[in-house]
Amino acid sequence: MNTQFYAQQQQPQQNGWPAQSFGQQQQPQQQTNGFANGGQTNGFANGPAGGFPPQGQANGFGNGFNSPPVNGYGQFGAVGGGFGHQQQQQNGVAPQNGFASRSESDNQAGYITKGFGGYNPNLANGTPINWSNQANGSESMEKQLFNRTSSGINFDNYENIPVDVSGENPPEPINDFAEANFHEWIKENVEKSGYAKPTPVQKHSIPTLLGNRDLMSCAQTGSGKTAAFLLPIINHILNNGPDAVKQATTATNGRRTYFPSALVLSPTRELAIQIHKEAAKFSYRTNIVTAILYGGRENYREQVNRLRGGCHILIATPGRLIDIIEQGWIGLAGCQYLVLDEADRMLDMGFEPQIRKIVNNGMPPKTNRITAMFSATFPKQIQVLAKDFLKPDYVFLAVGRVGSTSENIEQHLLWVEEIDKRRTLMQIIEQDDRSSLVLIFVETKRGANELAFYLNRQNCRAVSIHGDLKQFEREKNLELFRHGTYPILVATAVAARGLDIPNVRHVINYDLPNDVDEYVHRIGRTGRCGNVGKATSFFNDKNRGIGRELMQLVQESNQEVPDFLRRVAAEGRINIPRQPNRRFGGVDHRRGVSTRPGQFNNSYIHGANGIAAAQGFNNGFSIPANGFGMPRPMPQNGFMQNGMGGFPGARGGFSNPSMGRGGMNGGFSNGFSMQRMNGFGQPPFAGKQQPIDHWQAPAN
Ligand SMILES: Nc1ncnc2c1ncn2[C@@H]1O[C@H](COP(=O)(O)OP(=O)(O)OP(=O)(O)O)[C@@H](O)[C@H]1O
Repeated sequence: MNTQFYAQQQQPQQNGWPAQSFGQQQQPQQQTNGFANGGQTNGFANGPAGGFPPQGQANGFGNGFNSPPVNGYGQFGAVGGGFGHQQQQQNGVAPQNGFASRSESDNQAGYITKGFGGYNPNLANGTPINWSNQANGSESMEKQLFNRTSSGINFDNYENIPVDVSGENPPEPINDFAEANFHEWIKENVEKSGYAKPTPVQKHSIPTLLGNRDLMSCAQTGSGKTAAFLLPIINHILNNGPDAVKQATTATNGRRTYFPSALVLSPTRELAIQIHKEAAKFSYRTNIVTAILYGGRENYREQVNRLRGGCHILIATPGRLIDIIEQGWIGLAGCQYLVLDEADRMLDMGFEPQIRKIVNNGMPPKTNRITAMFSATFPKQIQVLAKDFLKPDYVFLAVGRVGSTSENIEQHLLWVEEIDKRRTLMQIIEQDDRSSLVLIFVETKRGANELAFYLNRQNCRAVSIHGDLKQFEREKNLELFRHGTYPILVATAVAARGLDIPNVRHVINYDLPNDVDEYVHRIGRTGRCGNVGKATSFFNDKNRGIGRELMQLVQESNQEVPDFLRRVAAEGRINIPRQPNRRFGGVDHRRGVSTRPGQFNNSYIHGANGIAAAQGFNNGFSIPANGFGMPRPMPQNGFMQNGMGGFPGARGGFSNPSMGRGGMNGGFSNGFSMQRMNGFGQPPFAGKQQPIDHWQAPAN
């Protein structure tokens, strides 16, 4: 699919980026999405890019591409044109399957909910379903669902990744999918997905969950964790047949409450959408019904309506789920499987109260359900918290070094002063391979808009994604990026976790995050499933706090460490005892060993000076997402008494958990500036303008 698209992109080029023609672009979008979408079209067609009057959809698109958007949203005019055009083309998917999109919310999440053999409006009424008959499928649906992404040349290297399993009697790993003894229909779907053999996390997680054990599973980004939890759940539900789902009930006000059998929680909306699609893929032509609930004002009613068909597997973001539970549409009394994807994020302070609320809202106790947690990073404090949700004999699985990056990702760190960032970015983009996608992370929503605007002015087609956009804008921009229509996505942390976008070959940290776990997730958007990728990060004085951990990480991933980073890391080593270099940094906390060197030993924190406060942020709290400012009670942690500089910022940062890490970053920055005032206010490199040779360490 992408090959075709990029071949088309090799049109006469304008200003360095392939010139676009909408006629050429529509085809791949139509093939890959396939969803007709009516509701959005008008809105977008009437709101052309950069305020240019619409001259028919194709013209609208053209304007969007070639004209700098006035407000950073100008690209949406183009989007509307595209989708509207798609509708006119009538690709035939909607009529066949009965799920023509009717509103904005139907686009990404909705198009897979119905019509995949699983939808049965009588399910919740207890009308018997014949679970022994495979449901019908269709070629067009298969095309939508099984748009295979091939595993990369380094896929076989996964075999050599060390795996650490602990817990009582962990089950033997499977060596191939046949050993899993999946239901025949699942086998078909695995095959259709092009999965020839399981990845290491799948080899261990699948038998664990099939064996009804709880699981905490840590594996590198892009290593197949989604299938590792979805396949066993789908298998359980299929084998349980009609008993898999608890009957719906009717309240006195006539409202019916539906009881999903499995609940998968995701920290971001886009990740929920992606997991939902994967769930539909693996349950294709089964009687299993999947549903999704995620935030965004415009899609509320549509999502609720979809629930009326009942649902076996519900994928949700916490806030929207709580809302729907409180409205009485969903009950969790039948929930036999609970998965927290990106579990460390789900249990950090932004989300933890919501997760507790969900779990304590009539869900069977942990002894009566199977609970699984997955992430690429799993700080010890989060592991400790996670115990509340897991049976004591849960299996702990660490594939590779937890919190580490894949060696498939080539990492570059450049010293770039703030003032030079745009210039440097343009240099990089100009040198980049034009046939692949570039994902740029910035710290703030405003920064994302501004940079996307700037790039468009430079004739580099960029869209943005962040928490200030309407949900349909977020989804559309992501799709435009995914399909290469806009090959650059400028994102805040909302895009850092879980998103699986083939052909992202370069992740650029225009602004580095404040903790290394976030860095791991961000750069993990490339180099997935054995493919190779590149990550470039701009480093300057503002990032000193992350320096030491970043150096360790880069070193451990066998990447070149620039001189400046060594120097920054050496400064940060004051008072910090060297941690043992463990091959398995991530270990079961029940063994009492740290997950990342430096994270759990707080004894070195001396908040009286700024350096120590900085280390409090970066090392004292190994829950980077929530560690700043609002630590969990850890009296031994010096930061509580000393590192108060971060407190106000952290409060600000957490004030809107739904903003995700964008908000937290803000909080962190505040704390961070305090650190600079105290400890790093006079860094040796401060104020020196460097020529744009970022590989060189700045002179002292
Ligand atoms: N056994 C397999 N064979 C081939 N491809 C696979 C296999 N398992 C998963 N994949 C593919 O690998 C890619 C990454 O998988 P997935 O998104 O589940 O990774 P992840 O570990 O959840 O990543 P992250 O930590 O970023 O959330 C997906 O495109 C998926 O389809």
